[in-house]
Amino acid sequence: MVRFSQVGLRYPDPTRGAAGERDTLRDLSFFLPQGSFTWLTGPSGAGKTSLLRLMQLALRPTRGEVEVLGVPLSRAKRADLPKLRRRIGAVFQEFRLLPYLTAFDNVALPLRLAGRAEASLRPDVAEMLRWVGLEGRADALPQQLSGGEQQRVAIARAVVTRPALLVADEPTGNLDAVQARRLIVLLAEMNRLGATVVVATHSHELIAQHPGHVMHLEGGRIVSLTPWPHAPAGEAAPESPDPAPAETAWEPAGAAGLLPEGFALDLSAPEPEAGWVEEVPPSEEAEEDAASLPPEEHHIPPAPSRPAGRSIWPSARVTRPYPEADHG
Ligand SMILES: Nc1ncnc2c1ncn2[C@@H]1O[C@H](COP(=O)(O)OP(=O)(O)OP(=O)(O)O)[C@@H](O)[C@H]1O
Repeated sequence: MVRFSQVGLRYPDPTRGAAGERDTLRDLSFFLPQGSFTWLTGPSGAGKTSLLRLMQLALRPTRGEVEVLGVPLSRAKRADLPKLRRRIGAVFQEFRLLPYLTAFDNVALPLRLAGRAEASLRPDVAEMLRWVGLEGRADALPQQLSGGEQQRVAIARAVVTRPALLVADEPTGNLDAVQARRLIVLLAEMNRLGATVVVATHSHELIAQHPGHVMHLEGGRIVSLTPWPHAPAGEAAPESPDPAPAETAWEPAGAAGLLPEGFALDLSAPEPEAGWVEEVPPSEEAEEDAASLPPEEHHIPPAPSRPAGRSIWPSARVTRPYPEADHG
């Protein structure tokens, strides 16, 4: 789960000093239960990436408390952060692939850093590459891949660790409609089996493909956190969206379309270390903000219960991927 309590973020301004600094995020208070799916929307510069970086523990808040996967950041020892970060998968707009490693090795990296045996990680990595449609490009270096292909490698790398929390910043930005659809199915499957998923997007089309909650940011503040689809007060939410159109419906490659048995989310186990996490800068002094509004607590209901320990991949053609989604 993720809990923010009166969180503010102010980036230092090395060119103008304290006088030039301003709050990027203000008074964010919300709670996302484990297993929830949240879309993060808002105009450019609203603070979506900054919010995701706080959730990823790549930044510390200037004020307030960030609690991720049950750990309040203010009380976590610096030495404990890498372990916590291992349970968080992140896909950012810049892919951060290592240029001298092949697609396969980039995806395998977090598993190798965690000490996974080569024989056990290879099937998982190969299957992830197959899932994102890159089974034939395993030996390619990032520079030999298109932007969309690099993005898919980054997605595979974020997901192969089976994170309990997955944050993605415009993850479909370089993907065509079919690949975008496959990614949403992937995120939905991870979410269905227990991962908390938060995805920043400008695409209403994408949001329409998978129900969740929509957190809308403007000017660094939460303007709304609402169930999707939106329903006027007092009216029932409309039915879930129709299945994907035929041309974008996902069908797993290969006979069964399954990842290896055992490739299931284990939300309690320590996860492999992600090798691309950033340093967390030292916390800055909290400052009083006289202009700030009273904090508003945003809360979304828990996700529906789900079976534990099953393979994360659907065993058959997905014609109606989100049958048990809760629109309430
Ligand atoms: N490292 C940084 N140092 C200083 N200011 C920053 C830094 N990163 C972001 N900002 C500022 O914080 C504000 C919010 O940026 P952020 O990238 O979080 O917005 P966003 O909603 O993700 O935008 P977009 O949709 O364009 O990606 C912007 O005004 C940006 O200039």
